[in-house]
Amino acid sequence: MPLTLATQSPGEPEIFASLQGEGPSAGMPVAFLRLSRCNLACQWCDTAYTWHFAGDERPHRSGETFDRKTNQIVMGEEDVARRIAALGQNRLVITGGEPLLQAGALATLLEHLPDMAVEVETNGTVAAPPRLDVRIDQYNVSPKLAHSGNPADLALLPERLDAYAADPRAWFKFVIAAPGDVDEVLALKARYRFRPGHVFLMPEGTDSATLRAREEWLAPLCLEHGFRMSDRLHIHLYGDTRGT
Ligand SMILES: C[S@@+](CC[C@H](N)C(=O)[O-])C[C@H]1O[C@@H](n2cnc3c(N)ncnc32)[C@H](O)[C@@H]1O
Ligand SMILES: Nc1nc2[nH]cc(C(=O)O)c2c(=O)[nH]1
Ligand code: SF4
Ligand SMILES: [Mg+2]
Repeated sequence: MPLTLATQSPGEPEIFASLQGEGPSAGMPVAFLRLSRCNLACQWCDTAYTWHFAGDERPHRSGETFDRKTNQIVMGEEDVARRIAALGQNRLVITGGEPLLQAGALATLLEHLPDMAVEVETNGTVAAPPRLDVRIDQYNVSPKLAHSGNPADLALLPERLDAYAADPRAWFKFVIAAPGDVDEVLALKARYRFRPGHVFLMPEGTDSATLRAREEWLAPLCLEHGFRMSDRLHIHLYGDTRGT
């Protein structure tokens, strides 16, 4: 079963080397693999081109729709593995879209890869089957709050969040756009047994000025409530650009 990937330009799969810009391994040099498709529809999603295709009725704030043909590419697992290996990194971040929607093909891909540490960026609504899960070193789980525009019954699945909270490989990364969003995280913290030190708050934003302005009020809230803060290093370095 092949993989469906996002594209950095027409015909060019989104497989690239960069610094991990977010979360617990921010600053690490890594290989990135970005897959196509998502089961949610965040109105501020910075990679809507992976899932918001023409004819797709799910709402997106930008109103922009992307072409299904030029914005995704189908490749065999061995070809994808060769491209990743050619980047010469010892750590892989698998993201999307929602990468765990292609769990079967991802498990096959990892069988073809050299020994690499593997991180998965996920919205926390999908479980990795055991064949894939055994190969994952780190889950960066980003459950979606009300301001994402997703219905809570689709975005926050108690059984999944309980399982990720219990997993020492999982870190939580909540996107925050306004100070009131932190109240929602506090309610989730009271409901789920997140591990101490495993919860990050990260400002919503796709430009440096927005991130900086939001970090001014986010930093004191992190101090007050004992959350870690994540910046978005890649935005400061490269802007909101595909393949970075
Ligand atoms: C594009 S998502 C892909 C992985 C998965 N679908 C998820 O949401 O975690 C990668 C990360 O970017 C975050 N993200 C997406 N758009 C953002 C934005 N406008 N500002 C800040 N973070 C954003 C997500 O919350 C997630 O942590
Ligand atoms: N440099 C860089 N770091 C990232 N960390 C998580 C990303 C993602 O889109 O999942 C991301 C990304 O797109 N670029
Ligand atoms: S879950 Fe992730 S990829 Fe899907 S719409 Fe939200 S931010 Fe984008
Ligand atoms: Mg990103």
